[in-house]
Amino acid sequence: MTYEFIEYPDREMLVIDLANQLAGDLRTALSHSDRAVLSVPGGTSPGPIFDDLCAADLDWARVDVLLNDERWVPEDHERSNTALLRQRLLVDRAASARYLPLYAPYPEPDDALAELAKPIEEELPLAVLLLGMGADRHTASLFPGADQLDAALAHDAPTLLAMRAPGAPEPRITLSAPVLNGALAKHVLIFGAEKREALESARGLSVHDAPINAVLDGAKVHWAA
Ligand SMILES: O=C(O)[C@H](O)[C@@H](O)[C@H](O)[C@H](O)COP(=O)(O)O
Repeated sequence: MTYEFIEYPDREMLVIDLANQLAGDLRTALSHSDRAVLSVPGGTSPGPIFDDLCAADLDWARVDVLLNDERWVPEDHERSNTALLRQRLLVDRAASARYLPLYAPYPEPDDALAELAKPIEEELPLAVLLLGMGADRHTASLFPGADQLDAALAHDAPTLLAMRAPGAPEPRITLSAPVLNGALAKHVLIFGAEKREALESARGLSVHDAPINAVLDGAKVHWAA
């Protein structure tokens, strides 16, 4: 497993540079095919990247945007990743992108898997993937100890899985490891000393203890303190 680790002098530099790289990757993908899929994390880290990326000069009408994972809460909930995307990525020039939802108003994510997977499967593979990582070394909703982790890591995993984990306060829905790994360009965004240490020490751990290991090969990891 090899990945490139890029260290930036500060978060602001990282944000500018990474947003540029994502826009460049999207332009490259659009020069080779009619449409390109961009998949992004929720959580607290990517907001500033979205603020820059949404203004990128590219043909957003040919871009499909989706989340790597979603917490099973309605869009008006403060923990909704969809709400974050609508507020900070699907605005400005990027407002003309097509959004592929990872939430539908069913009581449990399990009820919505087939319905939500269908339009995504029509557009795969992912062209550009941005991943986040938790200090517990989860990425997307591939959490250590999650009930469907093995199923999500399998080479023949379905596109989407429902996931419940001790480290996650609500049920989740997530893209599987093979779908994430199918991305043509893969970036990981991490901030702070704790996550850097978590990533470095993941090397000696199994994929069950460090699910991030399942998606690191060929990735560019972007880090700032
Ligand atoms: O919905 C989510 O929580 C995510 O998509 C998740 O995988 C996230 O990327 C990490 O938990 C890091 O989150 P922070 O950026 O908030 O630390």
